[in-house]
Amino acid sequence: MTQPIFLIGPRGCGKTTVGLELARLCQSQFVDTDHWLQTHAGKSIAEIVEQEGWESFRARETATLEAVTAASGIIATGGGIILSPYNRQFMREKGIVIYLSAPVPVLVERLEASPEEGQRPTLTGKPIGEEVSAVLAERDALYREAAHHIVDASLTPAQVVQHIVRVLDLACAS
Ligand SMILES: Nc1ncnc2c1ncn2[C@@H]1O[C@H](COP(=O)(O)OP(=O)(O)OP(=O)(O)O)[C@@H](O)[C@H]1O
Ligand SMILES: O=C(O)C1=C[C@@H](O)[C@@H](O)[C@H](O)C1
Ligand SMILES: [Mg+2]
Repeated sequence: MTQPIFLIGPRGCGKTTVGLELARLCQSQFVDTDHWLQTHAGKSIAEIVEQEGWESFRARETATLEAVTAASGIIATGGGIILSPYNRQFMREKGIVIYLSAPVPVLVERLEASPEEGQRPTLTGKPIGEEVSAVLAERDALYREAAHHIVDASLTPAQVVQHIVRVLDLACAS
């Protein structure tokens, strides 16, 4: 692997889960922008948003993306990283961008089972089903614009990893 692989997609599509598994399989570095950002800020995303607002979180997110992007490795991003045109272009130029795409009911089921409110404060104030649907409708085109490849993320994590290995022709043990 000679370029970083950026995993993008909505909350619950499995960027962190699949990224960890892919990195383990390919013996690569793994970094998660949400986790890195929270560790370096010393507070959760919910606390950042409450104290500083979404704009400040988005600025921190771009700085994180720049800081974690190295010559190679797997980078799991936050669900809203594609909102910034700068971030979209940065990822496309620096590496390979994969959109983990899943339908709304799949995302809602996963997020209801594991809400992680500290990392996922509400984006709209709406109930989860309405929020996921509204946010995906707004962002799907941006995920597609940023992506070099789109992978079906409604499969099991192991299957999603295998699809990525095949699509990118990665030389990893299966
Ligand atoms: N392919 C999958 N099949 C079943 N469950 C999954 C799959 N991928 C992830 N999950 C589960 O869904 C939940 C959310 O996954 P994960 O945290 O990896 O999503 P994410 O895309 O990183 O979300 P965020 O944008 O909030 O960081 C977790 O509980 C995880 O175990
Ligand atoms: O979809 C989003 O806008 C977000 C997704 C999470 O990964 C976090 O990056 C944060 O909660 C924002
Ligand atoms: Mg994640």
